[in-house]
Amino acid sequence: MAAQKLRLALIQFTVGSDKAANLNKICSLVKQTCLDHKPNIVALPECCNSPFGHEYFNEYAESIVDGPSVKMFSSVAKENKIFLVAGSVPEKGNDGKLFNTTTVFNPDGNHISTFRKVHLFDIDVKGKFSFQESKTLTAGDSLATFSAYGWKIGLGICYDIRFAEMAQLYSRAGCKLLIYPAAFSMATGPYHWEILTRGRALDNQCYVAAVSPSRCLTASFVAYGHSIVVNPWGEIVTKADETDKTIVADIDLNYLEEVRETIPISKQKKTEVFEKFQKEI
Ligand SMILES: NC(=O)CC(=O)C(=O)O
Repeated sequence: MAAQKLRLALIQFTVGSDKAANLNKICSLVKQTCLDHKPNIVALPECCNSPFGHEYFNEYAESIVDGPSVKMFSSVAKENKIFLVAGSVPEKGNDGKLFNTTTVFNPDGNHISTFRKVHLFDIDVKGKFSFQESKTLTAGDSLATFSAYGWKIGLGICYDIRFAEMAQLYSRAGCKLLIYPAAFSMATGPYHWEILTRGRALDNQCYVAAVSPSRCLTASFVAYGHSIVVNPWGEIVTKADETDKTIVADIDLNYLEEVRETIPISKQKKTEVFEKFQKEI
C-alpha cells in the first residue's frame, strides 16, 4: 500500500568550485531541512558537487561505487532517515568514460538507484549561447526508477525533461512522481523551464519536481534557478526564485487519482490510431 501523502523537499543552493565545501554544505542544508520540515524525500540539483562545465567534469569526476560524494550521500540519507535523490555528479566510469549521474539512497543509506543523463545538452542558440555536453560526457543508455513508501518515482536529468516520450514511458510504468535534477541555461530557462515542467505533469497527470542550483553570476555556466514542484493538474505547487532556497511540497495520491478520474486521458488514448499512423510514415 502506497502512503497517501509524501513530503518532498528540493534544496536549491549555490554550487562553488570547492568540492569538499559543496559536500559540507549539502550535509548541513539537508540536516537543517530535515529539522525544519521533516521531509520523506530530499532532492538536490544537477552537478551538486561541481560547477557545470567542460573544464570541471574530468577534474571533479569520481566513482559512484566508493567515491567521496556517494559515501557522504549515503551517510546523509541514513542520518536523516530520508530518501536522498543526490542531484547529479560527474561520474568516472570503469573505462574512464565520464557521465552526468544521479544516485539515490534510501533511509538505511543504501544506494538504490542510478540514472545517467540520457539526452546530453548539445544546443546552439545562434549568437547567444552554445553548449555541447557530448564533447566531454557520454550519454547514459537506460531509464531508472525507485520506490519510496509505495510510490514509484522516475528519474531524468535536465535536458531529459524535453523528451516527452521518456516521461510518458515512466508514467506508463506506474510512476506518479518524476524528479529532474537540472541546471537550465539563462538562454533557455526563462522561456522553457516552467512550460516543460508543467507540460510533463499535465501530459502524464503526475507530480513533477525539478531542482536547480542557485543562479551565480560569476560562474562560467549561469543556472536559471527557479526549482519547482508541479501537481497533476499542471499547477505550480511551489517555486523558488533564483537565490538559495529550500522549497517543500506535500504530494498527495488521492489528489492524483482524482485528477486522473476527472480527465481520464490514459483510458481514452487511441493507441491503435497512433500505431496505424506509425506504420504509414
Ligand atoms: N542544461 C541542460 O541540460 C538543459 C538546458 O539548459 C535546456 O534544455 O535548456
